[in-house]
Parts: sequence; C-alpha cells; structure tokens
Amino acid sequence: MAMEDPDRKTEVVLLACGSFNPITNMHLRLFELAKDYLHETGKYKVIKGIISPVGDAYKKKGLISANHRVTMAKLATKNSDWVEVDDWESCQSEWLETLKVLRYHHQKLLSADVTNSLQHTVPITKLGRKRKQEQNSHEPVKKKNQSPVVKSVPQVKLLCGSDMLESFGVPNLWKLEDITEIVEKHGLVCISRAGNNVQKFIYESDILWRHKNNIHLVEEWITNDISSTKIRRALRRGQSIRYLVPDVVRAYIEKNRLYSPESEDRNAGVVLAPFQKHASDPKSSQALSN
Ligand SMILES: Nc1ncnc2c1ncn2[C@@H]1O[C@H](COP(=O)(O)OP(=O)(O)OP(=O)(O)O)[C@@H](O)[C@H]1O
Ligand SMILES: NC(=O)c1ccc[n+]([C@@H]2O[C@H](COP(=O)(O)O)[C@@H](O)[C@H]2O)c1
Ligand SMILES: [Zn+2]
Repeated sequence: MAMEDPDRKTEVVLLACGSFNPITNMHLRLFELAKDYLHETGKYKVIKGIISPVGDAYKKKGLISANHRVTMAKLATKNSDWVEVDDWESCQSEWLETLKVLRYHHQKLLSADVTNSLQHTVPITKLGRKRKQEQNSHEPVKKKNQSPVVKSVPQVKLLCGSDMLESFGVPNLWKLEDITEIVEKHGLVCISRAGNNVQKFIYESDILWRHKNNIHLVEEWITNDISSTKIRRALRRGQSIRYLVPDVVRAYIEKNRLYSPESEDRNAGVVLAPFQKHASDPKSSQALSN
C-alpha cells in the first residue's frame, strides 16, 4: 500500500445550512457520514463541521425563532469535538443566499490564515499569487527545497441531503450563478439514500455534470428517516421523540414547550424569502433547465 503524505491532503470544512427546526440525530449523522467518506478517499482531511441555522427572515412555515434553534443546535453539538454551531447567518436581519454563507465562512478562514502566515513570516506576495491561481481550490502548496510547507486555506464544502441538491431544480428557488459558484469554487457533499435519483439529477443538468468531480455523493447505508417535520408532528400529537433527537434537545423543547399547532402556523401563507427575492429575476426562473 502506498504511503499517504499527510501534508498533501486538502483540508475541508463542512458547512450545513438549513432550518434545524429542530436539530435531529440525523443532522448530526450527516457530518459523521461525510467525514468518513472524505477520509476514505485519502485526499481530504476534515478539520471542522459548522451548522448554520437559517435566520427567521427565511419565512418557512412553522419556523420557530432562530434563538431557540441555535440554542438547540449548540446543546446537540456540545459533546462533539469537531462540529460547531455558527449563528452569524441567523443573526442577519435579511435572509441570505447559501452562497453568501459559504463565502463568509471561507473568507473568515482566509483572514485567519493570513494572520497565521504573517506570524510565520511567509511573504504575502507569494500567498497573493497563490490565491489568484487557485481561487478556492487549495491543494497544499509545497515549495521546492523549502520547509516548512506553506499550508493553504481549507475548502469550505456545502454539506446537504439529496432533497437540498434536488431543490436546485425548483423554479425561482436558486440562481444559476449561485449554483455554479457553489459547485465550482466550493464543492458539495450530498448524503443520499440508497436507490434515489441524485445521480440522474446530476446527469440531467449540464452544470452539475460539468462539476461532478466536486460533488461528492455519499450513500447512507444505515438508513435513517428522521426529519424535523416528523419530530414536530410527533410533538404536536404528544408523542415521544426520545432517541430521535439528543436528550438535551428533547429536554429543552419540553421545558420551553416549543412546538405546537400554533407554532406550526407561523409564516402560514407567507412567501418563502428566496421566492420573494428571486421570483422577478429571469436568471433564477429555470436555473437547471438543462
Ligand atoms: N434523513 C436525512 N437524510 C439526508 N439528509 C438529511 C436528512 N434530514 C435532513 N437532511 C439534510 O439536512 C439539512 C438541513 O435540513 P433541514 O433543516 O431542512 O432538516 P429536515 O429534517 O429536512 O427538516 P424539514 O423536515 O423541516 O424539512 C439539509 O441539507 C437536508 O437535506
Ligand atoms: N438560493 C439559495 O441560496 C437558497 C434557496 C433555498 C434554500 N436555501 C437554503 O437551503 C436551506 C434549506 O433549508 P430547509 O430545507 O429547511 O428549507 C436553508 O439554509 C436555506 O437558506 C438557499
Ligand atoms: Zn428539509
């Protein structure tokens, strides 16, 4: 077996965007599945996972306040040594495209990296040139006869389920340019169920097909059909959600009586933010029409 050079692995940060209304065990599993998969390729080292709950301005039906959703996600991850919650997105007063959230987190890593590099007296010009050539693609840089290795900034990949990938095809929901930048510059890790249609979905889209090397499809063999919708439904009916969400989350929901028929009616009849924002934009109407 060939020896793996640990320096040559691309560092990856996994970013999951969604409602997390509430966070479930399945959301936490997504990170574990994605990390195992990327490590098994031998090419990547996953250094961090970030959960970014969407802000209230998303206006999805039944969406309870970001404050509670963030708190529950923090409780759920407090025992994880690599997955954390970031509330920057949820603190914005307006809804933000997922691409902007990816850019924000990538930028944050870039500035941290520049600070680090400066401390290690790496000439800034070299870093600058490197960036221009490679954009968000960060094969670690090894310079001839020179150590230490100048480590590059990790990639920030979007972690999602197959339903989110397939939502790229919903008219007016996503802008074509956003989808393109996501798959071109960041990359996608998509957790799919055995026998579903993601591969066909990618095949049928020219853009996704062109960037299929940057779309990692991870098969979920130990299937797990938990969804937040089902959790909220069980709660409305007074049924147990034990072992479906972390116990600390269950306790928090009970203590604050979070999900009820009334909370499910929040935003009823309100147009989802992306539709409001993109409906009049011809670029988004049929983002993946071919
Ligand atoms: N069982 C699952 N398998 C694969 N991906 C999932 C699963 N549940 C959630 N996800 C993914 O988790 C991310 C966050 O999703 P979201 O907050 O919408 O959760 P959800 O359980 O799908 O909620 P809801 O039922 O309200 O839509 C999305 O990328 C979604 O595709
Ligand atoms: N155009 C876009 O960037 C776009 C469109 C629709 C949903 N999203 C995001 O995808 C996630 C979807 O979450 P839900 O499945 O809970 O609706 C949210 O984080 C939302 O902000 C992004
Ligand atoms: Zn969902």
